[in-house]
Amino acid sequence: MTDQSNRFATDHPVAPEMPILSVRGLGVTFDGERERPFGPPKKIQALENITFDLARGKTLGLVGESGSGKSTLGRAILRRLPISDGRVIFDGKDISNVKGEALRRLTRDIQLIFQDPYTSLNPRMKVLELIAEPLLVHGIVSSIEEARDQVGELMRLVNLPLDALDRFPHGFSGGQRQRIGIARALALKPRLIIADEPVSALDVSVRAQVVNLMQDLQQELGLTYVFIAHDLSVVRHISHDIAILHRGHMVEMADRDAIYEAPEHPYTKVLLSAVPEPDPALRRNGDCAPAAHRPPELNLAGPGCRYRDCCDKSGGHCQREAPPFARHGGGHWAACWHVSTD
Ligand SMILES: Nc1ncnc2c1ncn2[C@@H]1O[C@H](COP(=O)(O)OP(=O)(O)OP(=O)(O)O)[C@@H](O)[C@H]1O
Repeated sequence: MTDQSNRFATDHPVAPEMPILSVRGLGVTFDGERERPFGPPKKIQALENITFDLARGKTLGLVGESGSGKSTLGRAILRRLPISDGRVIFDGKDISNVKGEALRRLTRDIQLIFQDPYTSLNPRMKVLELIAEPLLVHGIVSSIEEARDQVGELMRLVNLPLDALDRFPHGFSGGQRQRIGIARALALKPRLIIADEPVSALDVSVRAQVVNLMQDLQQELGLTYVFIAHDLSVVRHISHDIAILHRGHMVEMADRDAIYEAPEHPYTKVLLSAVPEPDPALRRNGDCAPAAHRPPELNLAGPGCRYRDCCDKSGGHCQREAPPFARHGGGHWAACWHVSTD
């Protein structure tokens, strides 16, 4: 249960049934390299037609291989990069084009936990300064010393000793540094936290501690997370829902158990089985191939679904080109023509 007596608890239970985050038809395009001098830059479609809802107090796990668009989606929600198509609705407000004061306010409500606790903390700042900085920047305190009590409370929340406040980050282990990063992210009482691979730079032995801490904080403060990860076991542990990204497309989204126990999309099945095929003759050659084995251009012959190479639903012969992201039942969504829709 959310402890509303805690002063870092989320204090906006406006309409609990309304998703805190709704993303509709989101697209993000980057300018790539120019094909010829002075020519127009090549367009990189990093995300296309991403749609989902995230309920308050829940965790959405975002999974996908390298380059699938996970961080881009996180940054688009944080409004740190321009959106090419679609909308992002946070707490009922369309934030797709926010600027100025509204954007500044948004940076309080949505915070980021970084992947690498070694590079994300300024080595010249003491822990007190690191955690108090956002409070100072947003005018919540007028000096670092004024923030000492609040920062002390944050240290308690992340299970770090108070005497850590006057030390520099290099004196801490990776797990402790990530706790400092989490305390800094909590300082402004955010309602949504984007955690971009928050444990992948840590020793396997401390990953579970940090993930468990994040779960405890979710309970205590009523936080909502978007949790980005490669590691499928970590995502399974922390997420309520899981979305699978592949080459900028969301191919499947469902609650955790449905994704792991009854995946629908061919690519999700490949990702979950993830057993490398040593024999090149037997390797899949299209979009189902793991990134390391995939040729730069797809070499599936003829028109048809780009996942047909690993699909058992149509005997591998689906001729329809663009599979829709459609509801299949019980909140299970999949980008495939052959899942049954309701
Ligand atoms: N600033 C940028 N300019 C141009 N292309 C970019 C930019 N940022 C990301 N991309 C491209 O967008 C695609 C998605 O990248 P993104 O970093 O979101 O993937 P990811 O799933 O987070 O990968 P990883 O797991 O390796 O972090 C990639 O093709 C990447 O090269």
